[in-house]
Amino acid sequence: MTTPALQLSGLEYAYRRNVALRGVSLAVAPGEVVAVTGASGCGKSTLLHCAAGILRPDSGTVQVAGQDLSTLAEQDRSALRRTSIGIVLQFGQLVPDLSLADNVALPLLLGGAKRDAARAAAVQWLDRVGIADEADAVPAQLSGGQTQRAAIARALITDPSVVLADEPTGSVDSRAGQDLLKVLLQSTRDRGAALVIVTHDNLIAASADREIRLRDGRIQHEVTLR
Ligand SMILES: Nc1ncnc2c1ncn2[C@@H]1O[C@H](COP(=O)(O)OP(=O)(O)OP(=O)(O)O)[C@@H](O)[C@H]1O
Repeated sequence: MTTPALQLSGLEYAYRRNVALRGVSLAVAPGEVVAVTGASGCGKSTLLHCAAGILRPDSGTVQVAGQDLSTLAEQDRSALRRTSIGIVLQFGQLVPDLSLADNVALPLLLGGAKRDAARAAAVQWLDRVGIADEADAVPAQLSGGQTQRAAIARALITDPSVVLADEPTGSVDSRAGQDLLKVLLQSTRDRGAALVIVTHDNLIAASADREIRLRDGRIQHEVTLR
């Protein structure tokens, strides 16, 4: 079997006494799309944040391309997160004072790329997600759908092997949501990246290869869709 792009093993996490994850294991293959669903509060975002290395699990491990995040030194962990994991959150979380091109270029600049090269790559990505004309606009001048397209471009610009999306279409109407989903699926599938999408939306879940349903911090069931 090929090494999973992302492997979560026995993840447990509690916010003080509020237990959010009670032993979740999941392996996602390169190129696979997994939807994580379940009722509000079941632990979906916590799972995603542990996978992204934003939260450190109380126990269990997160492996990205075979590397265990917890055993890496801080600097190596940051580098692995920056280069191998792309994150898209519900409201894009763009930097308000920066243009779209600068927002999208940011992961490359943080990795030490030259400004001109990073900006050129950012403009290419903005074109790929259909908003090249907005390269010099700041986020407040854009619609929710455009902001999310930029967030997708920013997540993918480093060519990550794992893309994690938390309700990426949750802030836009259903038509814009479908368009965004297409952009996200296409840009991850094209590159063979693994995609994990947290969603409440059945249509989005139905576009995945597999659906993992959480309940009370555990996997309640799992359905292979294609
Ligand atoms: N920062 C926090 N402090 C304390 N408890 C938290 C915090 N974040 C989440 N929780 C709790 O952890 C549990 C899991 O929350 P989580 O946000 O992971 O669920 P979710 O399935 O993503 O919910 P939603 O669909 O509403 O976003 C819930 O009981 C929630 O109240």
